Amino acid sequence: MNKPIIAPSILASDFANLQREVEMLNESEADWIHIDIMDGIFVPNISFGIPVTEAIAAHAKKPLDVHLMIEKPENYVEAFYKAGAASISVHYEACPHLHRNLQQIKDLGCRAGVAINPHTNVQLLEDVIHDIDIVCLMSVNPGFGGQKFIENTYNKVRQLKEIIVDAGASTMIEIDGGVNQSNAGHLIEAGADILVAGSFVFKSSEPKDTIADLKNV
Ligand SMILES: O=C(CO)[C@@H](O)[C@H](O)COP(=O)(O)O
Ligand SMILES: [Fe+2]
Repeated sequence: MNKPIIAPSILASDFANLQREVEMLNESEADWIHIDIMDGIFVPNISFGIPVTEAIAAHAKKPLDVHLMIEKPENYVEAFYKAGAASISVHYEACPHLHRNLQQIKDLGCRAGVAINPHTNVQLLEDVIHDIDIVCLMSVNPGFGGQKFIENTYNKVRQLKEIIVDAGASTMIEIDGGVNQSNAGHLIEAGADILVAGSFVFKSSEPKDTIADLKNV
């Protein structure tokens, strides 16, 4: 089984000690740092924005994987790139001109991602699969950390993997929400490449060990 890319979600970290949390991730086996941006409109919660992303980037030695849970992401993509994003994912459900959104992200030199909600069918991505570097399959309804993993995600990973292989594309599959030690192995078996984990990492007593366990699941 291939080792997954591990992207701990900073949303579950201790915001009063953000520098310390980022330094912990620098020393860990984490590959990327997942940054959840919520606007209170696309999702019923507000997280943080560009200045906090810049502050994280100032200390991070790992690429920032920015997940935009916002309406009109095209208005903010460049600002997040300038703040330090290495990859930027927009939501399918927020993008009537998805192909244009993906080109905008790629033109900046970032990896382009599309996140899809649990009810959104993976087949809707078929026509743009070659333009997508990362599909972020939401395994919870976006807006909050600490939710229960939705079991149907395994089917979606398998279906999406088939689409990617059939198209001869190199798109990576990212799983976001409720990831833990019990589902990580099954997700990788099903075809996942990237695992995002928030609460499971940051609420554990030894986050660095928890990250290593996920990496070597
Ligand atoms: O995008 C989201 C939620 O909307 C995720 O990135 C969560 O923040 C992951 O947290 P856990 O479910 O692992 O606690
Ligand atoms: Fe996320």
